[in-house]
Amino acid sequence: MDTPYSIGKLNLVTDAISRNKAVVAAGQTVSAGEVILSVPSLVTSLLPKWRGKRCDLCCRNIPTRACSRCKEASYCSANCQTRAWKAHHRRVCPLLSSGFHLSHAFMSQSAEEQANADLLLSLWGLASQTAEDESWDSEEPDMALQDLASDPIHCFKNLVLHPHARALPALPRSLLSSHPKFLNSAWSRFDCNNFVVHNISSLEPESGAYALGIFPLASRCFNHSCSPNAWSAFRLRAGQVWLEVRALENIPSEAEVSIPYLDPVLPFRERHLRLSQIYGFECSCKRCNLEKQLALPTLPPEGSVLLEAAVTEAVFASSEEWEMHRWGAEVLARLPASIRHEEFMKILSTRFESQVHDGPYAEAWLTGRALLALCLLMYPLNYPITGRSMWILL
Ligand SMILES: C[S@@+](CC[C@H](N)C(=O)[O-])C[C@H]1O[C@@H](n2cnc3c(N)ncnc32)[C@H](O)[C@@H]1O
Repeated sequence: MDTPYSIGKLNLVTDAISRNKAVVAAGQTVSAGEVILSVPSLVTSLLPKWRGKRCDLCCRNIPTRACSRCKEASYCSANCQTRAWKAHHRRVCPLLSSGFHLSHAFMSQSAEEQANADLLLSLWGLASQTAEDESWDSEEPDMALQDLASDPIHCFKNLVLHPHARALPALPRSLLSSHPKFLNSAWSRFDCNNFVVHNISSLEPESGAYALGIFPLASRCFNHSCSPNAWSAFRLRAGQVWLEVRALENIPSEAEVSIPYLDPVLPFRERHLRLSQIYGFECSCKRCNLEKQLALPTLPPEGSVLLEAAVTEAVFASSEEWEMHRWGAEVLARLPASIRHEEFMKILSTRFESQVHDGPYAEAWLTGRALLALCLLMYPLNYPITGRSMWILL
């Protein structure tokens, strides 16, 4: 195998289907729980509902003060404000001061597009020395992993482009006319490469989301799998958002390290649709190949007690077998298709939360066991969300 470049235990190797993939270096192994890569964000942008509630630079959820000029960005400390000013805000502040956030074009966008527009603005602020550079016109030639790691802007330029051009989000007019090359070039990498920054205190990752972030090296390295052997988490430390990729299981030498780009509990067809629309590829992981042979999941019926019993029985009564084949036709095919419907986990977790707080407590135990069984069945081994439901149950 061609393994020319490495960072720690990671190598980037050429792949015919996905351009490059991260693999564990030859002769090395990664242990379950080990941090494989830890990188600070190049830039982040708070989701609109968090503006003014978290610091615009370090993203901590503590009291903030608004920038006295634009009154839009807000920071938890003079230190964060100064760092943000030097990094990008001094260029973005005049655009925000002229009322961009109050413009009809901005206000009429979805919350996600607003966050994308803010992220693109900050990236422009950060990269503006090179924003006019003709090099934003074309892709960077492939670079060594060490060079990608030491130069995040070049690493960003080296990311894969979205297969279908999408209209830019609303941006200040003066910027659209002065830096069209930069904006179009940067935007074409957004969907395939940006991360939703969230915490895992919620069973549903989306509801713990508070920002969007660009972590070019992590984007450049990790491919998707619906049965991944690693996952990404976000830490707020040293005044920055960090992305950590951790091993979910022991990963042998030369094996590919993959992360899930979306919630692994989504049904097969939903995953395929999103992966092809957002990232432009067909997933051919082991789990997809098995699940595409199964019947379409139907909406769980009211009550769903029989489904709960079936999933609990399948997971806890045959522990050795399901561990080996949990995504195999052997286990999934003999369970009702509704357990693979994304509503089923939502129904169970809502009911569990309510029973844990208000009773009946004996039923909370049964619902909790079914929820844990479903998490064990549908999520990758050691996935943190499974740990959370186990923790509540114990
Ligand atoms: C965040 S990048 C991953 C790094 C990418 N392989 C590279 O060389 O830059 C996401 C893109 O990688 C490719 N990709 C990621 N996972 C894949 C997979 N399981 N199968 C095929 N292509 C994949 C797709 O083109 C996707 O839009």
